[in-house]
Amino acid sequence: MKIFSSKQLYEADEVTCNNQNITSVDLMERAGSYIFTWLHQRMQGAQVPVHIFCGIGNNGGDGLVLGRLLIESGYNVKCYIANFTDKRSPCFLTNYSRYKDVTKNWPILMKGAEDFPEIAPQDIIIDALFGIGLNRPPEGWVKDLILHINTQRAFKLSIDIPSGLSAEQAVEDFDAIVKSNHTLTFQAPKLSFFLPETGPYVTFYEAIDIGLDAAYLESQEPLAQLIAKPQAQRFYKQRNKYAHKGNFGHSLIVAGSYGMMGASVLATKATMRIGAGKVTAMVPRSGYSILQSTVPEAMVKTDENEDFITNINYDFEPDAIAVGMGIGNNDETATALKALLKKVLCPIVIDADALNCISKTKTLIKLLPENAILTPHPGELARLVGEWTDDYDKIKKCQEFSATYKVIIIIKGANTITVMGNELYINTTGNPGMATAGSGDVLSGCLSGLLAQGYDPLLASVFGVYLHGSAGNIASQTVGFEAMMASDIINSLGDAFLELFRQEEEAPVAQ
Ligand SMILES: NC(=O)C1=CN([C@@H]2O[C@H](COP(=O)(O)OP(=O)(O)OC[C@H]3O[C@@H](n4cnc5c(N)ncnc54)[C@H](OP(=O)(O)O)[C@@H]3O)[C@@H](O)[C@H]2O)[C@@H](O)CC1
Ligand SMILES: [K+]
Repeated sequence: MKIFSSKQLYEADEVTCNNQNITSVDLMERAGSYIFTWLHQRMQGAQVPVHIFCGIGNNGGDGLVLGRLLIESGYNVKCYIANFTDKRSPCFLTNYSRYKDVTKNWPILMKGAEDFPEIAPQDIIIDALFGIGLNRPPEGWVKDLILHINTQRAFKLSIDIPSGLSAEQAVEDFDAIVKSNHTLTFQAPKLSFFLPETGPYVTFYEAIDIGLDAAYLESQEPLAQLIAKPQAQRFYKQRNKYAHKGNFGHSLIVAGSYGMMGASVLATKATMRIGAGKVTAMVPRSGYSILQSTVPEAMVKTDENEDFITNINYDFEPDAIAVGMGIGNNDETATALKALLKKVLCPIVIDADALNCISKTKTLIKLLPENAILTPHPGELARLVGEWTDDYDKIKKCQEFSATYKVIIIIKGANTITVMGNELYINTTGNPGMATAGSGDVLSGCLSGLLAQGYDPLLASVFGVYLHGSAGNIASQTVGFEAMMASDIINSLGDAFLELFRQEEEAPVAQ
């Protein structure tokens, strides 16, 4: 699913009105009536007070449409307008007047904290204060109103976006954001819903298709693409009945050092489980028995050094390489890495200690092969691209790095983001149980296994991240979050493939 910028959504609004021969007020009526239907289906006429807080822009206009439709269906509605500027939008004004036509209980014009209403815990709050038109942090009594709403125990439903949250800009005042229970967002979710700093303000959301011009939306380069099951299904490459192991490639896993051999075991197993035809694990000598006994399916090639890798030499042409997991930071390992980067011909995943080596040495950065996949954790990422001020700055720095060195960066997190130049792919699978040692080694293995099978580097990144998260979700159903270990993710990779094509009912998206 595409994630659009606010600018694109405003343009879509205009194009839709022109092409469908409707006015903005008609489009607002459509948007408001979808929210009404959503609420009506759940409330079924219940006389629970619904408190609608409206701003004076079009988000407030949506709130007024909803209020009018609720009143017309006999609901108990109390509407408040936060009159924070005189610049009321035309659509707001039309709907303000339409609202007054259907009831004698006109909206209360709030001027300060003395107008804030009492709200019972069983009531419902609709948050229509600010939408995507927010252009500065709420201040003064408007901020106090948001704080007042946040102290209420009533269920809070935000229209389009929790008020105070920007669609795609850094937040300056996190207190001044409505902490809603659910958000009904128009057409497509906003970028801020998925980033670590702002995502927690959008616990559940549903995107409501309000029929914006499909051709326009199709023609647009999105801010980002959301990768969920329908997208992942399309990535899957069906296997040919007559295939043999040679068709699924040979991965080389260069990983492990004394005390860190588990990284190699996990990456090697994950590479096999995700479907590579053959895997060779290259480890220091002390890793030989460990690998042979834990992953009998893999071949093992040992370094002459007992404890760490000093020479990355192979006598076959691998289809994919993953390097770096647990290799440590010895100078000789860095030299071996440099030699590898100079000669590598196949797609490569660069992880962990290998990234630290690269961050330290400018000459190594220049050797990064085109389309190499880098999978840093936050500390490694900061060393690579520099410290960032906020999530958007982090993304920008990754985009610049990616464009300069023509590499793919995977920003790992609750919603892992794959960055390739300006393109962003936001993953939707995964859970906090996966924040555990070895989870990253498993991911690198997944990516190398997909590369070996012929998935191109971008596809392998986006699909691998999705499957890795999906396997984590499946594992969490039996072991929960706390007990999850990286091996559980590997063991669920098979189910992650099966899950791709399992039918299920659509549910609200939990972040
Ligand atoms: N195509 C679509 O997507 C559709 C969108 N629709 C709806 O429209 C919404 C966007 O509407 P919108 O542009 O009128 O902006 P919105 O957020 O209501 O308010 C902006 C007003 O607030 C003001 N203001 C801003 N920040 C402020 C602050 N901190 N403190 C105080 N004031 C502040 C700003 O004033 P100014 O900056 O000029 O002073 C301006 O007057 C969108 O979210 C969706 O709900 C649907 O109806 C149909 C289709
Ligand atoms: K809102």
